[in-house]
Amino acid sequence: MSSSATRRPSVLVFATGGTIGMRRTDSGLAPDPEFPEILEDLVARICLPLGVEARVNHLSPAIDSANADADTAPKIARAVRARVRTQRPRGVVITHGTDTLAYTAARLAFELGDLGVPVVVTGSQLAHGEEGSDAIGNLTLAIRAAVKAAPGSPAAIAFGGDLLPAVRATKHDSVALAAFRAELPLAAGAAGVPAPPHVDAGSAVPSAPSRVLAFRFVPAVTSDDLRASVGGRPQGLVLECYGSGNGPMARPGMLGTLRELCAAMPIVAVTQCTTGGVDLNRYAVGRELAAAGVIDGGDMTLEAAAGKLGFLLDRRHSDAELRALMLQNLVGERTSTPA
Ligand SMILES: NC(=O)C[C@H](N)C(=O)O
Repeated sequence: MSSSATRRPSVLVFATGGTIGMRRTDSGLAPDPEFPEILEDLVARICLPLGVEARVNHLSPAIDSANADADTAPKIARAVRARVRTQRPRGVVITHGTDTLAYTAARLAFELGDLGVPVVVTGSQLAHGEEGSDAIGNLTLAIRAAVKAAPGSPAAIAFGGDLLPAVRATKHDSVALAAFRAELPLAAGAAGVPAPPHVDAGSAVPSAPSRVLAFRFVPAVTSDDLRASVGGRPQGLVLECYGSGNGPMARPGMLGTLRELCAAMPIVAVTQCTTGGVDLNRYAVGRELAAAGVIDGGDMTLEAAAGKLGFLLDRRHSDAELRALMLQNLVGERTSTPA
């Protein structure tokens, strides 16, 4: 019998930082240098009654997730994929700070959508050593979910007693232990993550990951503000629109600025509302946005739209492919819009 047939199932826990691994210092909460041993011990105790083995790996250095950048989620995805290839775990748990957890989890849902191993992201509101900490409860929920989920299950967030679809979740409470919420369930009929496009071996490989920014319409906004928001030359923009996809299109220069920006980068509209979504066909101002080239983000969260756009940009899909894929439901992140 091969050794893999006799080996006990295992879970890979990949720690990236966040409050879960911090402790109080004179300068505030900061990464606890003893956390690697503490986590090893915690994970072993959670895994023992489940009959699974554990492997704990760490992102170096551990970060406060407020310091996550455009490469944080892709880097986690690369590290997890490499370890899954060699360790062949039954499930993967990623511990992460809560500040940008929903962004990373949404991006990972696309990056690791074809992994074939369940991925569950967790963290905590209180540090592991604090009284009443949610660290052990969240970690336990995440490990159980990762080893019990079916192999092709969509990426999830385990937090505050709930398991949430990663592409639908947002952090909605900065204090409560139930910090995350998913307003909508996974959209049915997900097509799956498409194969990466063929890219000519000779063509230049971008040296840095794509940066996707967000711009939120508020009543005082001018077209100059919108233009200034892309002054740092991001590769994509998510436009946080009013209601069902409206913006101040009567503002001097707004239509022209949007046209110009849409010619330079993909711009995706999402709603500022907590739930519902964008329908650029509904209002005249929405149609003007669409005519300028803005892509209808449907009912995607900001986090899912940004993660999906960054993922597709980094894979270097053509403009037309990217637009079509943004309108499609790949991993349950949106209700599809006919192109
Ligand atoms: N609760 C937390 O994890 C917040 C922390 N600032 C982080 O995101 O890393």
